[in-house]
Amino acid sequence: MNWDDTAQPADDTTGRLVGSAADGEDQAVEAALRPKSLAEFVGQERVREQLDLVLRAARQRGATADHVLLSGAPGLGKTTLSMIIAAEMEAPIRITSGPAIQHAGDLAAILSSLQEGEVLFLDEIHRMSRPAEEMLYMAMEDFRVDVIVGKGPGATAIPLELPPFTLVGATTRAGLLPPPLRDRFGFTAHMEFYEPAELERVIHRSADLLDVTIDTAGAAEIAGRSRGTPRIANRLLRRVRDYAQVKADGLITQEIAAAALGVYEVDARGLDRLDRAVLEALLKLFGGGPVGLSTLSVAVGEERETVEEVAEPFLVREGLLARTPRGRVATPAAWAHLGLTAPQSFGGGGSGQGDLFGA
Ligand SMILES: Nc1ncnc2c1ncn2[C@@H]1O[C@H](COP(=O)(O)OP(=O)(O)OP(=O)(O)O)[C@@H](O)[C@H]1O
Repeated sequence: MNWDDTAQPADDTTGRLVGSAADGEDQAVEAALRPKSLAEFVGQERVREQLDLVLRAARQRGATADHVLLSGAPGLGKTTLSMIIAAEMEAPIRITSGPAIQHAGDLAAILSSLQEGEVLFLDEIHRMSRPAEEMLYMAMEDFRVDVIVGKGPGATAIPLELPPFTLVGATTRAGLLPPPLRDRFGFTAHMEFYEPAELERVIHRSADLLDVTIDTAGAAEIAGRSRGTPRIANRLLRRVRDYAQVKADGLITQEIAAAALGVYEVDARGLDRLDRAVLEALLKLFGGGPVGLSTLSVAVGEERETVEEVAEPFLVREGLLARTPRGRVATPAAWAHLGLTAPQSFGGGGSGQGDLFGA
């Protein structure tokens, strides 16, 4: 394997225990925890089945696999799947990312050094520069690039033949990809958040690899707090392992997992201190809303962007908060989650719901 750059996290949650981007410690242990084959890859049944067909068919034909686009939130296994594609095709893999390719020349250098059949993993493909993107169109379709030599009227395009390769593009924002780029992928897989039962399997598998003893209820407790994301599940497992080692006999049970994650302020539903601060302000200071984002951010003492991009997406996904044209509104589930009773006037609990949640 060949790393071309330092992949940047797709969000700014580094440092949060429930952040979905990889931090330094994650990067160090993730290599050891990555499944090495499709059979080992937990969950994502449909994606696995479809990808299995694509790869088997290519192998039977003795051909290079079609280009693959993987879309989905950080930490769901896109890098892992790209490595699995290379392993299943018995091909080498080169790893780079959109932000690392600022000039078409950067891309030309990578493409021209690929071996036949090699997998090129391009993380955050939506962040590539426009000229590089245009070069990629031709490379994907015709296995050829035009290298421009010189400048101005004297510039000439020298065509360069490329060996057949498989591009695996990954993006957290499939909607941001220009259609001509999207159309050049033979297979597109959308990766979903994982069900708790699937995360339990991820946790048991990682516990085995890390030589940690965990029972079924302990794994279920961690899975429920992992926000549907294997990376977070693995990170929480490591923190719970520390607690079990220092405070108990090393065995992770439901009680140990709950106590450990209580210390780290990750609650039963996977909300951390910031998420709860946003919800608490919304409920206790503003009666459940609607309240504007700026006001809410001032109330929790955080930047507007932090509330909007770091806390809100998960709260919305969990059905605890709604973004409405009149401002942020708590749902009845939010009151229940914080153990509070919605005031009589709160529309979210009764027939006024249509008012608050309506477009
Ligand atoms: N289906 C899975 N089964 C087991 N482990 C998984 C699975 N998916 C992801 N993981 C684990 O989660 C961690 C993060 O996965 P990975 O780096 O592939 O995510 P990603 O989607 O590429 O994230 P990013 O968008 O931040 O690059 C890895 O350690 C990997 O072992």
